[in-house]
Amino acid sequence: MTQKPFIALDFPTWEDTSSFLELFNESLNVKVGMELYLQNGPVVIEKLLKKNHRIFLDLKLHDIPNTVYGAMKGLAQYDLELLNVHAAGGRVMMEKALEGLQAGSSANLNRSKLIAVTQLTSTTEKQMQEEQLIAKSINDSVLHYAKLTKEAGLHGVVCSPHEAPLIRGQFGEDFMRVTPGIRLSNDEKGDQQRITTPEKAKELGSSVIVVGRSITKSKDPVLAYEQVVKEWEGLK
Ligand SMILES: O=C(O)c1cc(=O)[nH]c(=O)n1[C@@H]1O[C@H](COP(=O)(O)O)[C@@H](O)[C@H]1O
Repeated sequence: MTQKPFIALDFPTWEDTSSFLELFNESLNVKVGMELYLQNGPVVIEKLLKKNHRIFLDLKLHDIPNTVYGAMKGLAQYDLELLNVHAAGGRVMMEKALEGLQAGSSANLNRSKLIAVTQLTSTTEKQMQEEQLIAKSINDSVLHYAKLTKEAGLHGVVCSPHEAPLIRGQFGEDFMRVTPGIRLSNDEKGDQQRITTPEKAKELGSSVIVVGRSITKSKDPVLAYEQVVKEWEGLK
């Protein structure tokens, strides 16, 4: 079954988050990132779980292996769908992240999937080459990080939909391609660089899409969400 899109809850407070969620009469797939989590703490996770929302906790951990191990072990207490780290932290860091997640999960609560960010969807090839000194194409860099991630035993990567066909071709259907950088046609791209519509993301082989501002900043968020779902599920 196709996973429903994850809505990025990039809000500063619980009040903003909760008034947004009240517009919907259903439990949703939601993404909690650093804006909401760092200002409000783990209590937001507990509140969202209480309301039966399914959570992608996007903290993009990137530190020495021992520190990431400890952080993941602590986060493993929550019933989360997805968590992430930066693949640039390296293979050992990713292995330790997974070990931490497993060490902290009770037997019936270890279904959380761990994925790694390859190249952020806000990064262009030119920026990557000039600022990170990677003398490769963005596709090569994303594929390289995907290979490291796969070797470390994680469940998939975060990339843009444009790289999804390459990754699926190389690592198979089960290795997740979680793709932000989604815009409804005519929406502002803002700081995102490697973007597509939900319909195109589906065509390119994303496993899951993450959508923020196209829904949260829309005049009618429920209608925008329905449009995203329609395109994503191929009903448009
Ligand atoms: O890991 C992520 O979720 C992520 C990775 C990435 O490469 N690009 C990216 O945009 N994201 C997140 O996905 C969301 C996209 O939001 P919008 O650009 O508003 O749709 C934000 O919360 C980002 O933090």
